[in-house]
Amino acid sequence: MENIVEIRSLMKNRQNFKLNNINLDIKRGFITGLIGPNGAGKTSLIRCLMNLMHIDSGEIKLFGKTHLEATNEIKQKIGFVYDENYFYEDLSIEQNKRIVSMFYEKWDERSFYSYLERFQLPKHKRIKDLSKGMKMKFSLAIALSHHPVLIIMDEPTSGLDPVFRREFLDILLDIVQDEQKAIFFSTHMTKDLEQVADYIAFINNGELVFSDEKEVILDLYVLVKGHKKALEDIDSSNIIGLKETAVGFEGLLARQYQIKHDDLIHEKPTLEDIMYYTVRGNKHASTY
Ligand SMILES: Nc1ncnc2c1ncn2[C@@H]1O[C@H](COP(=O)(O)OP(=O)(O)OP(=O)(O)O)[C@@H](O)[C@H]1O
Repeated sequence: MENIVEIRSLMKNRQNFKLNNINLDIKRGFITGLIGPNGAGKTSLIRCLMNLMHIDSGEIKLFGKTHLEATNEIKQKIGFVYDENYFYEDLSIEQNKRIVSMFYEKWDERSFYSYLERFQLPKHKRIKDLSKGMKMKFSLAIALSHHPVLIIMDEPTSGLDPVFRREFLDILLDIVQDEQKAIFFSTHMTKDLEQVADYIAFINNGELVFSDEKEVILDLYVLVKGHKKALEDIDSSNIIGLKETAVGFEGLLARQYQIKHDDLIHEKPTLEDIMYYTVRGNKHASTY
């Protein structure tokens, strides 16, 4: 399985924050989702990948090359969706397209107009007169219309209505079907990733908590529920995250520490459970 992106020992210091020793691969033919709480470093990591932010140390290789070696060649192969609008607000969709398309050698006019139609975007409307969701759709149309091999998106589904979000996920699945392309995107919509992602990278406080196949990750943990009394039988150092109520508790454990107990219910966690309890931590004494 070929890595389209390889990030090794990446360090980046910002004012009160650092990306700390990030190692991550993005594989050809698959969708990799990037999750993490607000401020975890998702946008920072994506900006490093796009060479919009310089790294302090470590190495990022895309298609086997660093930005220093071949940034133009690399960017030609990437369809990029930013988390904020980077188009000319006073110009129309059509006028913006004319400017952006000049940059791409493999720009495909037919593909662009078919996306406009599919996304119901009026080409003469100015960007500033588009809704948030329409802006995102326009970004997507641009990103997909120059035959990118790698698609990198920062929270592309924010602002999309549920109907289009589903369609968007189908588009992503279509794109990776030929096994030649890769998609990497950050999102807070963990349910979307449960539907379409093959790999999940989870970042917290600038550090990579894990990066692995989705099914492997979901199998690594178990959600345990029970009465407070049963909690005494669990070694607290094995609890990744815990929420106590007046009568009971719910907690996340590594599956290897799962114990047989008549008063405990074991469930398969969702990605959201894993993220929630990992970020929350083992606040054993608190009651909610
Ligand atoms: N321009 C900047 N200069 C310095 N620090 C910044 C800048 N932009 C963001 N940061 C800091 O970098 C850290 C990571 O922010 P980042 O935007 O990468 O997180 P994120 O995971 O994308 O968050 P969110 O889910 O809220 O979009 C935060 O502590 C933030 O305050």
